[in-house]
Amino acid sequence: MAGLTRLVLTDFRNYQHLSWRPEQPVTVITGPNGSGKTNLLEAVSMLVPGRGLRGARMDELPRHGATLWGVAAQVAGMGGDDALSVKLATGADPVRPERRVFHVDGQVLRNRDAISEYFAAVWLTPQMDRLFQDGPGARRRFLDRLVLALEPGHARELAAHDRAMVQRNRLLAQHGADTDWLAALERTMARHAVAAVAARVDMIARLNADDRAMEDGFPAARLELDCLIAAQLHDRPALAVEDWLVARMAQARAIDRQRGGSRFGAHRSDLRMADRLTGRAASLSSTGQQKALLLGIVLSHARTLAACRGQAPMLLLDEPLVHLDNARRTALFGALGRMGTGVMLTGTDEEQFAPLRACAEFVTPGQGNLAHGA
Ligand SMILES: Nc1ncnc2c1ncn2[C@@H]1O[C@H](COP(=O)(O)OP(=O)(O)OP(=O)(O)O)[C@@H](O)[C@H]1O
Repeated sequence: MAGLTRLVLTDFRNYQHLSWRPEQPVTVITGPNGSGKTNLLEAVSMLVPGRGLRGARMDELPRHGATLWGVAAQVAGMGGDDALSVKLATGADPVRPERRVFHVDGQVLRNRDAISEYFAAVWLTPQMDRLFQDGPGARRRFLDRLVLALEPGHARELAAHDRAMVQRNRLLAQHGADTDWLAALERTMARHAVAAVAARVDMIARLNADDRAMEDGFPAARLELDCLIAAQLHDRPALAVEDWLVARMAQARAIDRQRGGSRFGAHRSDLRMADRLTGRAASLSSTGQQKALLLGIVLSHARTLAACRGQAPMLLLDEPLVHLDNARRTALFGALGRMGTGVMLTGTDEEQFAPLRACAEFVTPGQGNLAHGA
């Protein structure tokens, strides 16, 4: 079972020093606004590649007045317990001031993606309550986070694609741009775009194939990627799609120059979601129905990862009960109990989590086991 048996924070957000030994795989963190509930989840999210639950810059995380931060954890994995830690690198690199360093069992991890072999975590935050009102970017990031938990190399594909796209857009803006250089950038963009979209398509297929989703009594989602590249991948091999994309980008140069952006690429894709049972599109659903669908995806994702890696990711659910009715709350508690993975949930009202009393540890920042300086 993926979960924490110890968490130590040093100068992380509002925590100067915290040493906590969770007593149960499921933890309910309650307390007043601003007490540091989300900060705890964010600290755990730093143990996986990416910018964590708030998408923060690494140099925003030190406690006010401090310059560095660190998160260390003992995690229960398939091969036993591992000591993981992550901290902001000292001797700031002026080119990459945000670098952080991972250690596993006291050894520096040279390949940072390898941290995923030891620990995986997926989160849902209140900001995602607007996922279906906001633009496609937030939905893409949500999907990419699910992909990353299985394919840590996905972040590199996206970064390489975006770098090539920025260079192409800059070059297009110049008068008499070097067309050989443009063609090379378009080829690079196409290679990374096809790889990234294929990984998204693969994750969606896995989530849609989760036939246990309906058993939870919790709404199950049917997902679809609205993306030209994904549609091409349906009928042709990846290399042929790369060639197709290169040709489309070359044709679109004049219009892209006018628009100041790229019409084709991995950034042009949107995640559509509907209730599997009723077929109702998430965009036409109420806020609570959307929240339930998102939680359903997170549960399916945990089962999918458990099937692929032998271990479900840890679930970090920030205010998961907001907008859910009582029946859905009960179904969620039941599903989390059956999941058998580490879960951290937050909320302001302890009573709302009462059904979890028998199986979860209840904590409050600044008190008991979570006393600052503990
Ligand atoms: N770098 C930092 N140094 C010190 N304190 C910080 C830092 N960043 C954030 N904080 C403090 O952390 C607190 C917010 O913590 P957090 O977001 O975890 O609250 P929360 O308990 O989840 O609240 P809510 O119920 O409102 O969501 C605020 O009081 C904020 O001032």
